Amino acid sequence: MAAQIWGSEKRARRRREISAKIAQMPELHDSKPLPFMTREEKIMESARKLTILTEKMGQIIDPTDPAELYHLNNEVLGLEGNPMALHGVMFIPALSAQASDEQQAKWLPRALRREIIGTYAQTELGHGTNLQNLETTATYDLATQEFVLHTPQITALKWWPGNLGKSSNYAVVVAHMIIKAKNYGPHPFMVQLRDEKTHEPLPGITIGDIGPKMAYNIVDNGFLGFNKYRIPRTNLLMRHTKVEADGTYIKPPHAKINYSAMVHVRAYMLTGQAIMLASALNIATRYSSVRRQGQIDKSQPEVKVLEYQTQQHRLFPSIARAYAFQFAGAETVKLYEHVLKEMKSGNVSLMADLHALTSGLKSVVTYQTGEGIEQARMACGGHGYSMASYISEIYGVAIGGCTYEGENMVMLLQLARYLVKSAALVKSGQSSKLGPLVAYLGVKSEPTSLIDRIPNSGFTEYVKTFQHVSKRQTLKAADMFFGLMEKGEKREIAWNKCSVELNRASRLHTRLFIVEAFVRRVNEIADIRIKEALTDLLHLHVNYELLDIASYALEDGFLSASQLDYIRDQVYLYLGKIRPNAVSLLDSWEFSDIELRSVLGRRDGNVYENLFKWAKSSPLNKTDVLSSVTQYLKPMMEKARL
Ligand SMILES: CC/C=C\C/C=C\C/C=C\C/C=C\C/C=C\C/C=C\CC/C=C/C(=O)SCCNC(=O)CCNC(=O)[C@H](O)C(C)(C)COP(=O)(O)OP(=O)(O)OC[C@H]1O[C@@H](n2cnc3c(N)ncnc32)[C@H](O)[C@@H]1OP(=O)(O)O
Ligand SMILES: Cc1cc2nc3c(=O)[nH]c(=O)nc-3n(C[C@H](O)[C@H](O)[C@H](O)COP(=O)(O)OP(=O)(O)OC[C@H]3O[C@@H](n4cnc5c(N)ncnc54)[C@H](O)[C@@H]3O)c2cc1C
Repeated sequence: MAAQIWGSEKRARRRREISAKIAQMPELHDSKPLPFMTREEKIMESARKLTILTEKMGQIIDPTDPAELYHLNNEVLGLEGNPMALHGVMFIPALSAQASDEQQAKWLPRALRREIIGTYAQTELGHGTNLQNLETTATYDLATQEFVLHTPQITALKWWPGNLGKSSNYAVVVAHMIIKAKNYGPHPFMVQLRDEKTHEPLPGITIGDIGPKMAYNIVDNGFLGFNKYRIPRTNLLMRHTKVEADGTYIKPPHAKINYSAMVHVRAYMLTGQAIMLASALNIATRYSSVRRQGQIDKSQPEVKVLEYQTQQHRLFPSIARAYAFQFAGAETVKLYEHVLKEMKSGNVSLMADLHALTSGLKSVVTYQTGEGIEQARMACGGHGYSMASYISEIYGVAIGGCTYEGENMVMLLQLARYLVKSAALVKSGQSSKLGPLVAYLGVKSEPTSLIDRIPNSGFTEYVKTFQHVSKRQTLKAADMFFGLMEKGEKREIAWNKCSVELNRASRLHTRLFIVEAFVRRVNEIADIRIKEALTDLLHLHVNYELLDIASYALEDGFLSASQLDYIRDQVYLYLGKIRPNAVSLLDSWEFSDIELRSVLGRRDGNVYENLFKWAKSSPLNKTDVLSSVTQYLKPMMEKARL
């Protein structure tokens, strides 16, 4: 199963080898539990481990393999980030995709050797979503052949970029490029922020940390202002766009090609989310098979809480989602790598499809991951609320994904633009022009669903039902939009009035893609036992998901009330079938105790003893009487007693 999850036997084996090596290197372990550290201590601890990794990485992993890097990162540095998180996640990808060969030769080897630390500085205090209204300017000075970066007012301060505040000395900065008074829109520039020797901010730069956040507190998200700060013309990233010395602008082959670093993260973050969901579920499911509370049969001893159907219903559909996200994420990464290769050689024809797909997936996966992790926390009762479970930290980190790389509603609306264009093709009789991901929009469906009507139909009737509801909602939302425009509404006003319906269409389309990716994967599996276990999980997935969106299929009679009862029964049936495999389905992800950082989710199940040990190690327990007591509470009580 680990081979299915991680992509191959080799990958699964390598993960095990890497975890085993890390287990033997105490210098790479947390020196104490992260929840007991202050933010400064955590940052220090992370930087300490990062420098050891820089020295020893080659002994542990193949540093050119992103999956091995990611695993090493999760084990050693953990989810809460590190001082170079953005360096790998966005700075290097931005340079790789957007810098010319010459620029790459100059900067990439230095970045890869970690001679310099970089980040991606785009969002500002006043604008994150609406890139067209960013306010930082890069004005070309023809006389000196330099761009002058400037922050015209407080809302133009860069705000949020990870590791910008304290760690990075370089950044890819996105600014509006102005040449001879003409604004060419947001463009990426390579900018040195700090002196390479002293690490002091360079003159003309104001920089700092934006303060503590809901989670991710090892990352120094920062602010950045420029006061007429000059950089050479050749620091504009010029793989796709060029500016000649005389100010001539050569436009890129696609207007949004400079957005590729964002698409990179949107594509890769899906498996990251799956990992966080599976981690939280692993903790909750292991604990649920240790925790005994109450009886189902009063004549029997107390049961493991995992025996309760409500507990299974809380956890198991999310187990199915974690697998589904992992499989859909793996497909998306493959597609992204393919499109990136094509883009680099000038073929930009697949960019719109990839953008639409990653926008929808990013939104649905992060939202459902958040839901699943929060349910996992609640499933652990009181101990889930303790930082000893570590689930609240996983939640805080995962939920950030709903906002970064494009706020979820906004990204769903991006996919909706694509769906509406596709609906227009269907309506104008040009269904043959639909791309493969939306081809179903042009296919006539049966009048009613055949779920429970055709024996042994596998998952086909389920997929058809998802296709039917997605198609119907897309065409309905598009009709609403076109109808308003026909009545004379301006395009943008009509769009806003339909946006809730449009986003519903985007979610349904994305959920269909996730179901199909799960079905595709299960169909590929040769090993009978693995196929059986994943088929059970897929049964639970399709029935649970369909029940969740049933109103869309009920309202036009595509599903009947009796079919809905059948679907509900299937959910209960598969909860029971999955129960014996539940812990194994999560143990198969092979997270080590080091990586999980959870007292509740320990592999050995020795929860109570270790919770007590953990509590005793709290800094508050170093002394029996705290100074808050001697200084305030004790005098207060004494005064009251007089
Ligand atoms: C197992 C794993 C193995 C390996 C892992 C290895 C490496 C790890 C790598 C990755 C990470 C993994 C995990 C992540 C973990 C942690 C993350 C840590 C930190 C997070 C860092 C966060 C960074 C950021 O947040 S950076 C800032 C991000 N900002 C945004 O996303 C802004 C959102 N806004 C926009 O994108 C745009 O403004 C917009 C909303 C899209 C609108 O843009 P614009 O106004 O310019 O355009 P229009 O609306 O007018 O649309 C015009 C037209 O263009 C189309 N369009 C838009 N974007 C694109 C695109 N990117 N590609 C193609 N086309 C695009 C749009 O759809 C319109 O088309 P139509 O007119 O035809 O409809
Ligand atoms: C943990 C974290 C890490 C980050 N790291 C980085 C980084 O490294 N580099 C970087 O540059 N940025 C980073 N960001 C910033 C992030 O990319 C933005 O916060 C994000 O893109 C959302 O933009 P915003 O903050 O402007 O939200 P807003 O756009 O102000 O969103 C507020 C509300 O308005 C709604 N809204 C906005 N526009 C529309 C619209 N057109 N239609 C409908 N509704 C709309 C949204 O849906 C939302 O409900 C990070 C953010 C976080 C939380």
